[in-house]
Amino acid sequence: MAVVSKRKTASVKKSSHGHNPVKQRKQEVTSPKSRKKIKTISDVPKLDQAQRQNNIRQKLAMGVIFYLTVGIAVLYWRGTTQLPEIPQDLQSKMSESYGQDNEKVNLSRKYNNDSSQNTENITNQPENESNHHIEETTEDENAILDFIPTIQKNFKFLPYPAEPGNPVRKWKEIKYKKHKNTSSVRVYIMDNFLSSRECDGLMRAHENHVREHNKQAPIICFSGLVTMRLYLKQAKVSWADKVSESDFTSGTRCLNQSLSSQLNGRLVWSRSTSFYPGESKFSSQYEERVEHYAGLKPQNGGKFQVTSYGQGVGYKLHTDCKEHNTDRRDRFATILVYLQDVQSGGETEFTELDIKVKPKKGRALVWNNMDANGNCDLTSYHQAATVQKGKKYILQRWYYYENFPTLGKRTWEPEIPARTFGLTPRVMCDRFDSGSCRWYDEWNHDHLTNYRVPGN
Ligand SMILES: O=C(O)CCC(=O)C(=O)O
Ligand SMILES: [Fe+2]
Repeated sequence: MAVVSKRKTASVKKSSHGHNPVKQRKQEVTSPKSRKKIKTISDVPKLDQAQRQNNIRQKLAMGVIFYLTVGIAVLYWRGTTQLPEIPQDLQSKMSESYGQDNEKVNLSRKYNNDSSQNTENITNQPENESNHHIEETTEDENAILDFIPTIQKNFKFLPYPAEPGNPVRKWKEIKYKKHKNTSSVRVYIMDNFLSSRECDGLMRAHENHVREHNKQAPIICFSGLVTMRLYLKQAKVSWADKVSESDFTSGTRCLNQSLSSQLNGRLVWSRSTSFYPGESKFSSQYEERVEHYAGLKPQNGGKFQVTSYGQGVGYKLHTDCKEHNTDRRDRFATILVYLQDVQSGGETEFTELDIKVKPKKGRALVWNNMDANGNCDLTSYHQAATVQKGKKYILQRWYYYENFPTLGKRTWEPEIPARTFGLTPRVMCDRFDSGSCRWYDEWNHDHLTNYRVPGN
């Protein structure tokens, strides 16, 4: 290149007196030396003309650069500002990859008014769908703006370091033989994952809430009419055969206050109170602990649920994910911590794996319900054995394979029957063959916000 420009300079020098404007331009551009030479009086008109042409060219070039810059800026602006605004626009994010796993997440599915995940939503729920513990999902544009999609498809276990009075604690994988070669399910256990004080604080907060809400008979809801009949028959209710869809209050699968009261004391149920991420110091400490020692991402976790089982109460065989589900906004993993010992019964049993775990204060149990591809693994079937003696308390949190904007956030109340008291709890009876009845304090979104870890 250097050689070429030298040659050009030489030829321009030779013709500097001619009338070739192209050459004249070359001279100016390529040779500062020759520019000095042409500043003679006789050359001025030629120079003016050349300069004018040069100016025009410069302006043209600047114009092109300006429009190009503006064009690129507009394209960039459209790309960055349009995407997060409204659900439909999230379609354009479909091909983007997110999260630590760098997985592609199809966001468009999350805003298609699909209520199939919403199986605790008592309205429009298909009778034949498993109804166990699936939170309501609602569209919340504010949540969408901050939303970071992530995938949770594995664990990362670390030992929990020693603390005063506690040696190093290690996760132990519970080995099983049944379905060993076909099951993706891994079950891990660690004792003293929660301290005795933490367990006591959670039980106390739970009991306070139950006491507060239990002043009223709960409104009782079922996953459908067939389910309701089966529960009523089991409870030997004389009007079991007479119930029809019209007994549900409008827009719900719940009985009105008067019919609900007639069932109070005739059905058995466990009781759950919930709190949500960020609502207490404990919730933050706990989710960080779970992330650090088990690798479960806080943003893929739902609410925190404390459940108690009285004597004679359990929870039938079920999976925490939805069987044959193709939607991966489902429960990849469960972490369950027993908050106190149970004198007899109350074990968590994995019938397909021949695993039976005894409740022990502070003991954590973690397992996956879905495989690494996001399919619900039916060998994760488990049940809470009936408590024979004593009372069982657990803290549970579910971690979802694909998270979604309303996960772990309080959602709006579903359609609910008229009731006299704001604090009226509800009982949800899930599918008879693979569910049970459970009492919830979640009509009014008033939860354990004031919970503090004792001593903090
Ligand atoms: O209480 C237990 O041992 C298990 C509870 C459970 O599986 C559930 O609530 O999903
Ligand atoms: Fe479960």
